[in-house]
Amino acid sequence: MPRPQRSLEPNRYKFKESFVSLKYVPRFFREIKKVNPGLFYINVLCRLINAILPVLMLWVGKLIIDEVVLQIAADVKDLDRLWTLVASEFALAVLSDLLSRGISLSDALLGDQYSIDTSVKIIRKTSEVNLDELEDSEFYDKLERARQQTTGRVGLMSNVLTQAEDIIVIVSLLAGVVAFEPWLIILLVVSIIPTMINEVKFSGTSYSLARSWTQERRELDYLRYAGASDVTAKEVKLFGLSDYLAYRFKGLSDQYYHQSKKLAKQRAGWGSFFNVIGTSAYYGAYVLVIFRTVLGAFTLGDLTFLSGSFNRLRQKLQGFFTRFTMITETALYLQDYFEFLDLSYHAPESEGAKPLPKEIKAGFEFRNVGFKYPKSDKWVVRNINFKLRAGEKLAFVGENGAGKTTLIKLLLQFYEPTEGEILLDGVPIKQYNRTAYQKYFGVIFQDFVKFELTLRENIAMGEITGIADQDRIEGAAQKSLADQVVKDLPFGYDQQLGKRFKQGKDLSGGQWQKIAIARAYMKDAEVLILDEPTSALDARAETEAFDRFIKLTEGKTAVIISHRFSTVRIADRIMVLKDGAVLEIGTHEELMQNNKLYSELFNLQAAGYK
Ligand SMILES: Nc1ncnc2c1ncn2[C@@H]1O[C@H](COP(=O)(O)OP(=O)(O)OP(=O)(O)O)[C@@H](O)[C@H]1O
Repeated sequence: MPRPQRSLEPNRYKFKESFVSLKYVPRFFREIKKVNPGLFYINVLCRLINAILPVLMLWVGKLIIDEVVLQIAADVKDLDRLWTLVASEFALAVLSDLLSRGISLSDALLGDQYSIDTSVKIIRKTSEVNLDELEDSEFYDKLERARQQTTGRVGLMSNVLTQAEDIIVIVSLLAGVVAFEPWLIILLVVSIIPTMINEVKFSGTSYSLARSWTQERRELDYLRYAGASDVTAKEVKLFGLSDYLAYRFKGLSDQYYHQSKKLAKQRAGWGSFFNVIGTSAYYGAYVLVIFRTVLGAFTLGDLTFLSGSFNRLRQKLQGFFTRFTMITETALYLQDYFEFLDLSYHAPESEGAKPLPKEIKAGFEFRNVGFKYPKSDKWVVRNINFKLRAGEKLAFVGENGAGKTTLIKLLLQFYEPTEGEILLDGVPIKQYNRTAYQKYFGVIFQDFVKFELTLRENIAMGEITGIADQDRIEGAAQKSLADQVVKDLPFGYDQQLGKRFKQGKDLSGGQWQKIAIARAYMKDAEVLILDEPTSALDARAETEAFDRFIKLTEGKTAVIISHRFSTVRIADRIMVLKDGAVLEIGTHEELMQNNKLYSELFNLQAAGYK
């Protein structure tokens, strides 16, 4: 199938829109100040002092030259004043150097602290997001835009502060120039207008290009990961996929490169042209000042002061406009970041949210539940009616895609049913506070996360508040048989897992599963859900794990999903799903007598084991 064509021209962000994004700058500074107020004020103070140094240094330079000329002409040389002036210029130069270093240092430190702060905020915000939004590609684009440009945002701080500093420099230099020769201002304006036009012309284009490519950049990241990561390495090597993935990556990157190149060439071309105009204006001013000096209107010192000031002014003004474009462009990313933080994802908690029952009395009931995933027209499950009684162990079986995991997601309120309702002790579950409700459950998903952290952390993830409680962690490990894994590891519970980090140790699929099951035991949950938790265990370990599970969770409500019928049969009741509907429900014996899908599949598997 041909891949969809991408639009070649990004939407242009207009200069005016760039201005609008500046409204986030004050909030940005409030956040930076909050991160480290002392350092922030030191930075601002250093910049203020640094801003008046250029004009002072130029002025002292002028006085030195005038003094030298005076002393050349004098019969009796008195060099005291000259040395004082040279010493002052030296002191100013040292001060300027020290201040610049102080500014760079505090910029870097503040930047580091601020990027830690933003990363933490992004992680926290992501955790608030509902599962359906997490599975939405638009959400990922927003997240991507918020996450990227962290360094850009830090650069923004330095740029804005430098901008403020430069305004002071410009005003002070302007005052000096106007005092001598007001006409020079006209030439200055002429020299600076071309730069301004250039910046306005290209403002926002790089951002619009980057923005319109957010999704493709995610694709590029993914291709880079798929082509070069330990997780995919086995299959990439075995199937010889590396060339294909590199080809996909290169094809997409080349398109981006061509668009950026076009933009960069236009920018450079126009930039050079406008610069020539600006340089001509500067030399016009220079000629004017030389002319007036030769005629005796200005001293030699005035000449150096004026040409130095004029040159500095031009550089500073050019820098001002270029930086302004940079600021507005980065501020657009800032807008993405703040918009992401301001997203309100939590569905409003229902008013007067009912308190959860201390213990489950009747149990859960699915009443005529039907569900379609967001942005999909397909009914994944429909007309689902069943009860999960308090203290009961209920097993779900059914072919791949029958809807077993989806029912669990609905039970956990990750999604709301499209039709029908789910009740707990007769009350619709959406009337309970969702966060409190979800705390009721201990769940191990079939695609549970293998955190590349220590073994202790991996178990404690089931109830992270218990991370310091060694007895509890060991108890959970014993129950899930993970203690057998621990005893073979050199660092025991402190063993780093996974291959990514130093001294990390990767585990087999079954060993990881034992650790994941320990997570469920960490939490003294009212309801336990095991979604194919033993698929990687060997037959003996699986039987043992399930026998233990049934014994250790006596009186607790549990749902078990498994494709192994030897496991399923120990449940109190079994529900068979087919094509999103309940085909049969009952005890093992009842279903065997029923002579439908369950007995057929059970006999099929049993025959395989004979
Ligand atoms: N996030 C999703 N968005 C859209 N469709 C989904 C999503 N997750 C699952 N589906 C679809 O819902 C159907 C049921 O999936 P579900 O994961 O509930 O099946 P299952 O019975 O648990 O399968 P398995 O035994 O393979 O784990 C499948 O057709 C699947 O493609």
